[in-house]
Amino acid sequence: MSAALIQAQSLDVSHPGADRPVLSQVSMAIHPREIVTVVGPNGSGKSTLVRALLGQVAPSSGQVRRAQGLRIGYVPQRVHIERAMPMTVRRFLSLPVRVNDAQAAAVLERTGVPGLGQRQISALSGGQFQRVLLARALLNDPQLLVLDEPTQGLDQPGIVAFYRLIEEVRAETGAGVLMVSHDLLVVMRASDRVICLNGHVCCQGTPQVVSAAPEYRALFGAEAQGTLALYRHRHDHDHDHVDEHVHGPDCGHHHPAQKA
Ligand SMILES: Nc1ncnc2c1ncn2[C@@H]1O[C@H](COP(=O)(O)OP(=O)(O)OP(=O)(O)O)[C@@H](O)[C@H]1O
Repeated sequence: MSAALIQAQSLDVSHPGADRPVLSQVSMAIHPREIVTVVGPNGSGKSTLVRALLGQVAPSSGQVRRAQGLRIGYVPQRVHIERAMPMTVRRFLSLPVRVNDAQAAAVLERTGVPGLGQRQISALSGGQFQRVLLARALLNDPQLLVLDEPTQGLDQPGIVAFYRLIEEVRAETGAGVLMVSHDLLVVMRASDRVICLNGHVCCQGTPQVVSAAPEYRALFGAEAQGTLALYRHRHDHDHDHVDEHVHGPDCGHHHPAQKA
């Protein structure tokens, strides 16, 4: 595998006044073209990990290593952004770095919201604003995209469409992607690797491995059963009996008789 874009090594982070660390001995890495998603309960340190990777929070021990000159596109949590101010989408895209009209139009087209430039950001739907935030993050041609709960508040089709867009961006640009998400089912379908966090890394690996891990199932309970079911079908039938099994849309395997 190619060298990591960014990696955390044995990271400990404590917030001032807290009696115990928010993150303990967290190690993880993101490589080019990888979609890595961090899942974990509320307060498990997901945003803190993102902020430590971005250099906004200093670890008390351990370190963050970035590839030299790494360009990061950051999509903050939508709920933390003041949208009431009068400001057009076009102007928002030029903050903090000015872009020309052609660049602004192209990036809005790319993220599926063409022609919104003159719209007030306060007048956008949640899904449109999310795409505008992504557009702004793409303007500096990032090698690493970091998105903190990008699908929060979107409906299920909106969540699926947003993940599809992220996959397209990854395919076109080769960027690595780090996301924080609560949408377990979509995460398991759309991520290359999942990191299950609860102050420390409970487990990490492919969605298939994580969804079967006891640590993950202990943290997410009944919801975890649903994601495990995504993978169970691989084991509950005999591949020699082709006639007894019909491929579902998500089947990732071939029967011997069906191989070209
Ligand atoms: N600046 C801060 N100062 C003090 N404590 C903080 C600060 N930021 C976060 N915390 C605490 O650290 C813990 C982890 O917070 P963090 O926001 O990283 O969790 P999270 O997993 O992203 O949560 P959520 O799913 O609710 O967004 C929480 O207990 C939170 O109250």
